[in-house]
Amino acid sequence: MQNIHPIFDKVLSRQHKEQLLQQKSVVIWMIGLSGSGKSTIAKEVEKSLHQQGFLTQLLDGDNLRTGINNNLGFSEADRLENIRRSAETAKLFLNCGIITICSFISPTKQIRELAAGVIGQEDFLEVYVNAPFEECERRDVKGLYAKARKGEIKNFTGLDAPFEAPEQPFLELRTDQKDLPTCTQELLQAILPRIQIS
Ligand SMILES: Nc1ncnc2c1ncn2[C@@H]1O[C@H](COP(=O)(O)OS(=O)(=O)O)[C@@H](OP(=O)(O)O)[C@H]1O
Ligand SMILES: Nc1ncnc2c1ncn2[C@@H]1O[C@H](COP(=O)(O)OP(=O)(O)O)[C@@H](O)[C@H]1O
Repeated sequence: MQNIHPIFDKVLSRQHKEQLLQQKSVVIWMIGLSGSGKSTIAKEVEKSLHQQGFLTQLLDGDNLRTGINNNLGFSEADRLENIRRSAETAKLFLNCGIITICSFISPTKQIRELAAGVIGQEDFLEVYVNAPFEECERRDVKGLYAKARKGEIKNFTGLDAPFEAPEQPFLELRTDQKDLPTCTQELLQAILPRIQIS
Protein backbone atom coordinates (compact mmCIF):
# COMPACT_ATOMS: atom_id res chain seq x y z
CA MET A 1 0.00 0.00 0.00
CA GLN A 2 2.04 2.89 -1.32
CA ASN A 3 1.46 6.43 -0.08
CA ILE A 4 -1.03 5.30 2.58
CA HIS A 5 -0.20 6.40 6.12
CA PRO A 6 -2.66 5.09 8.72
CA ILE A 7 -2.77 6.92 12.06
CA PHE A 8 -1.63 4.57 14.82
CA ASP A 9 -0.88 7.10 17.59
CA LYS A 10 -4.52 7.84 18.37
CA VAL A 11 -5.16 10.00 21.41
CA LEU A 12 -8.16 7.93 22.42
CA SER A 13 -7.85 4.16 22.58
CA ARG A 14 -10.52 1.46 22.64
CA GLN A 15 -9.90 1.22 26.40
CA HIS A 16 -10.82 4.89 26.87
CA LYS A 17 -14.12 4.23 25.09
CA GLU A 18 -14.79 1.04 27.05
CA GLN A 19 -14.17 3.02 30.23
CA LEU A 20 -16.65 5.68 29.15
CA LEU A 21 -19.27 3.04 28.33
CA GLN A 22 -18.44 0.92 31.39
CA GLN A 23 -18.27 -2.25 29.31
CA LYS A 24 -15.77 -4.39 27.43
CA SER A 25 -16.35 -4.77 23.72
CA VAL A 26 -16.38 -8.01 21.80
CA VAL A 27 -17.67 -9.36 18.49
CA ILE A 28 -20.27 -12.10 18.73
CA TRP A 29 -20.24 -13.77 15.30
CA MET A 30 -23.36 -15.92 14.77
CA ILE A 31 -23.09 -18.45 11.96
CA GLY A 32 -25.44 -21.08 10.57
CA LEU A 33 -27.80 -22.04 7.79
CA SER A 34 -30.50 -19.71 6.54
CA GLY A 35 -33.42 -20.12 8.93
CA SER A 36 -31.33 -21.65 11.72
CA GLY A 37 -32.18 -18.73 14.03
CA LYS A 38 -29.22 -16.34 13.84
CA SER A 39 -31.19 -13.11 13.43
CA THR A 40 -33.92 -14.09 15.88
CA ILE A 41 -31.44 -14.86 18.68
CA ALA A 42 -29.25 -11.86 17.80
CA LYS A 43 -32.23 -9.51 18.19
CA GLU A 44 -33.27 -11.04 21.53
CA VAL A 45 -29.73 -10.87 22.89
CA GLU A 46 -29.35 -7.27 21.76
CA LYS A 47 -32.64 -6.31 23.41
CA SER A 48 -31.62 -7.90 26.68
CA LEU A 49 -28.14 -6.33 26.68
CA HIS A 50 -29.65 -2.91 25.95
CA GLN A 51 -32.05 -3.31 28.88
CA GLN A 52 -29.05 -4.15 31.06
CA GLY A 53 -27.32 -0.92 30.04
CA PHE A 54 -24.87 -2.14 27.40
CA LEU A 55 -24.27 -0.32 24.11
CA THR A 56 -24.64 -2.75 21.21
CA GLN A 57 -24.71 -2.86 17.43
CA LEU A 58 -26.34 -5.50 15.26
CA LEU A 59 -24.86 -6.38 11.86
CA ASP A 60 -26.95 -8.76 9.76
CA GLY A 61 -26.13 -10.29 6.36
CA ASP A 62 -29.42 -9.36 4.75
CA ASN A 63 -29.16 -5.76 6.01
CA LEU A 64 -25.57 -5.13 4.96
CA ARG A 65 -26.35 -6.66 1.59
CA THR A 66 -28.79 -3.78 0.99
CA GLY A 67 -26.01 -1.22 1.60
CA ILE A 68 -22.25 -1.61 1.87
CA ASN A 69 -22.43 -5.09 0.27
CA ASN A 70 -25.15 -4.40 -2.30
CA ASN A 71 -22.94 -5.29 -5.26
CA LEU A 72 -22.23 -8.82 -3.98
CA GLY A 73 -23.96 -12.13 -4.69
CA PHE A 74 -23.45 -15.65 -3.38
CA SER A 75 -20.48 -17.01 -5.31
CA GLU A 76 -17.58 -18.14 -3.15
CA ALA A 77 -15.60 -15.01 -4.05
CA ASP A 78 -18.52 -12.68 -3.32
CA ARG A 79 -19.21 -14.35 0.03
CA LEU A 80 -15.55 -13.88 0.97
CA GLU A 81 -15.70 -10.20 0.08
CA ASN A 82 -19.05 -9.88 1.88
CA ILE A 83 -17.50 -11.25 5.05
CA ARG A 84 -14.28 -9.24 4.68
CA ARG A 85 -16.21 -5.96 4.49
CA SER A 86 -18.60 -7.01 7.24
CA ALA A 87 -15.74 -7.99 9.55
CA GLU A 88 -13.99 -4.67 8.86
CA THR A 89 -17.24 -2.92 9.75
CA ALA A 90 -17.56 -4.96 12.95
CA LYS A 91 -14.01 -4.02 13.87
CA LEU A 92 -14.84 -0.32 13.69
CA PHE A 93 -17.60 -0.84 16.26
CA LEU A 94 -15.35 -3.08 18.37
CA ASN A 95 -12.71 -0.37 18.52
CA CYS A 96 -15.41 2.06 19.60
CA GLY A 97 -16.07 -0.09 22.68
CA ILE A 98 -19.39 -1.40 21.37
CA ILE A 99 -20.63 -4.97 21.77
CA THR A 100 -21.13 -6.02 18.17
CA ILE A 101 -23.51 -8.86 17.32
CA CYS A 102 -23.05 -10.17 13.78
CA SER A 103 -25.21 -12.69 11.95
CA PHE A 104 -23.85 -14.03 8.71
CA ILE A 105 -24.13 -17.56 7.33
CA SER A 106 -20.30 -17.60 7.06
CA PRO A 107 -20.44 -21.04 5.46
CA THR A 108 -16.80 -22.14 5.22
CA LYS A 109 -13.79 -22.49 7.47
CA GLN A 110 -11.87 -20.16 5.15
CA ILE A 111 -14.52 -17.44 5.42
CA ARG A 112 -14.62 -17.68 9.22
CA GLU A 113 -10.84 -17.59 9.46
CA LEU A 114 -10.90 -14.45 7.35
CA ALA A 115 -13.39 -12.82 9.72
CA ALA A 116 -11.46 -13.89 12.83
CA GLY A 117 -8.25 -12.60 11.25
CA VAL A 118 -9.71 -9.16 10.55
CA ILE A 119 -11.29 -8.83 13.99
CA GLY A 120 -8.58 -10.58 15.99
CA GLN A 121 -8.97 -14.05 17.48
CA GLU A 122 -9.21 -12.71 21.05
CA ASP A 123 -12.27 -10.61 20.28
CA PHE A 124 -14.04 -13.04 17.93
CA LEU A 125 -16.65 -15.24 19.60
CA GLU A 126 -18.00 -17.73 17.08
CA VAL A 127 -21.52 -18.89 17.90
CA TYR A 128 -22.82 -21.81 15.87
CA VAL A 129 -26.59 -21.52 15.51
CA ASN A 130 -27.31 -25.08 14.57
CA ALA A 131 -30.49 -26.61 13.20
CA PRO A 132 -30.40 -29.45 10.67
CA PHE A 133 -30.96 -28.54 7.03
CA GLU A 134 -34.33 -30.38 7.05
CA GLU A 135 -35.56 -28.28 9.96
CA CYS A 136 -34.45 -25.01 8.32
CA GLU A 137 -36.20 -26.09 5.15
CA ARG A 138 -39.34 -26.96 7.11
CA ARG A 139 -39.31 -23.49 8.70
CA ASP A 140 -38.53 -21.80 5.37
CA VAL A 141 -39.02 -18.39 6.99
CA LYS A 142 -38.53 -16.41 3.77
CA GLY A 143 -39.60 -18.98 1.19
CA LEU A 144 -36.01 -19.25 -0.06
CA TYR A 145 -35.74 -23.05 0.31
CA ALA A 146 -38.79 -23.54 -1.92
CA LYS A 147 -37.29 -21.20 -4.52
CA ALA A 148 -33.91 -22.95 -4.32
CA ARG A 149 -35.57 -26.37 -4.77
CA LYS A 150 -37.27 -25.03 -7.89
CA GLY A 151 -33.91 -23.79 -9.18
CA GLU A 152 -34.92 -20.14 -8.90
CA ILE A 153 -32.00 -19.42 -6.52
CA LYS A 154 -28.52 -20.72 -7.32
CA ASN A 155 -25.65 -21.36 -4.90
CA PHE A 156 -28.05 -21.84 -2.02
CA THR A 157 -26.26 -22.74 1.21
CA GLY A 158 -26.72 -26.39 2.16
CA LEU A 159 -28.22 -27.27 -1.24
CA ASP A 160 -25.83 -26.40 -4.05
CA ALA A 161 -23.34 -24.38 -2.00
CA PRO A 162 -21.41 -25.76 0.98
CA PHE A 163 -21.87 -25.29 4.69
CA GLU A 164 -18.97 -26.60 6.77
CA ALA A 165 -19.85 -27.08 10.42
CA PRO A 166 -17.32 -25.38 12.73
CA GLU A 167 -15.06 -27.66 14.75
CA GLN A 168 -14.64 -25.66 17.96
CA PRO A 169 -17.10 -22.79 18.20
CA PHE A 170 -17.16 -20.61 21.31
CA LEU A 171 -20.76 -21.79 21.75
CA GLU A 172 -23.23 -24.01 19.88
CA LEU A 173 -26.98 -23.44 20.11
CA ARG A 174 -29.22 -26.27 18.87
CA THR A 175 -32.32 -24.32 17.93
CA ASP A 176 -34.21 -27.47 16.95
CA GLN A 177 -33.79 -28.81 20.49
CA LYS A 178 -34.00 -25.72 22.69
CA ASP A 179 -36.49 -22.90 22.50
CA LEU A 180 -35.68 -19.24 21.86
CA PRO A 181 -35.63 -18.08 25.53
CA THR A 182 -33.25 -20.93 26.43
CA CYS A 183 -30.89 -20.20 23.52
CA THR A 184 -30.95 -16.49 24.35
CA GLN A 185 -30.14 -17.14 28.01
CA GLU A 186 -27.31 -19.53 27.13
CA LEU A 187 -25.70 -16.94 24.90
CA LEU A 188 -26.14 -14.15 27.45
CA GLN A 189 -24.60 -16.27 30.21
CA ALA A 190 -21.63 -17.11 28.00
CA ILE A 191 -20.87 -13.51 27.02
CA LEU A 192 -21.61 -11.59 30.20
CA PRO A 193 -18.22 -12.40 31.80
CA ARG A 194 -16.55 -11.06 28.64
CA ILE A 195 -18.33 -7.70 28.57
CA GLN A 196 -18.61 -6.72 32.21
CA ILE A 197 -15.96 -4.39 33.67
CA SER A 198 -14.63 -6.14 36.77
N1 LIG B 1 -28.00 -18.40 -2.36
C1 LIG B 1 -28.22 -18.00 -1.11
N2 LIG B 1 -27.68 -18.73 -0.08
C2 LIG B 1 -27.90 -18.32 1.18
N3 LIG B 1 -28.62 -17.22 1.55
C3 LIG B 1 -29.16 -16.48 0.56
C4 LIG B 1 -29.00 -16.85 -0.79
N4 LIG B 1 -29.67 -15.94 -1.56
C5 LIG B 1 -30.21 -15.04 -0.74
N5 LIG B 1 -29.92 -15.35 0.54
C6 LIG B 1 -30.25 -14.47 1.68
O1 LIG B 1 -29.01 -13.91 2.08
C7 LIG B 1 -28.80 -14.06 3.47
C8 LIG B 1 -27.38 -14.57 3.76
O2 LIG B 1 -26.46 -13.54 3.59
P1 LIG B 1 -25.06 -13.62 4.33
O3 LIG B 1 -24.39 -12.33 4.05
O4 LIG B 1 -25.27 -13.98 5.76
O5 LIG B 1 -24.34 -14.84 3.59
S1 LIG B 1 -22.80 -15.26 3.57
O6 LIG B 1 -22.29 -15.21 4.96
O7 LIG B 1 -22.08 -14.33 2.69
O8 LIG B 1 -22.77 -16.63 3.04
C9 LIG B 1 -29.78 -15.10 3.95
O9 LIG B 1 -30.19 -14.64 5.22
P2 LIG B 1 -30.46 -15.62 6.45
O10 LIG B 1 -31.67 -16.40 6.06
O11 LIG B 1 -30.71 -14.68 7.60
O12 LIG B 1 -29.24 -16.48 6.68
C10 LIG B 1 -30.89 -15.08 2.90
O13 LIG B 1 -31.93 -14.23 3.31
N1 LIG C 1 -34.62 -21.81 19.50
C1 LIG C 1 -34.81 -20.99 18.48
N2 LIG C 1 -33.98 -19.95 18.27
C2 LIG C 1 -34.15 -19.12 17.22
N3 LIG C 1 -35.16 -19.24 16.31
C3 LIG C 1 -36.02 -20.25 16.47
C4 LIG C 1 -35.89 -21.17 17.54
N4 LIG C 1 -36.87 -22.08 17.45
C5 LIG C 1 -37.60 -21.76 16.38
N5 LIG C 1 -37.10 -20.66 15.77
C6 LIG C 1 -37.65 -20.02 14.56
O1 LIG C 1 -36.74 -20.24 13.49
C7 LIG C 1 -36.77 -19.14 12.59
C8 LIG C 1 -35.37 -18.61 12.45
O2 LIG C 1 -35.35 -17.56 11.49
P1 LIG C 1 -34.21 -16.49 11.42
O3 LIG C 1 -33.87 -15.97 12.77
O4 LIG C 1 -34.60 -15.50 10.37
O5 LIG C 1 -32.96 -17.36 10.90
P2 LIG C 1 -31.62 -16.89 10.23
O6 LIG C 1 -31.36 -15.48 10.66
O7 LIG C 1 -30.59 -17.85 10.70
O8 LIG C 1 -31.86 -16.99 8.75
C9 LIG C 1 -37.73 -18.12 13.17
O9 LIG C 1 -39.00 -18.29 12.56
C10 LIG C 1 -37.81 -18.51 14.64
O10 LIG C 1 -39.04 -18.16 15.25
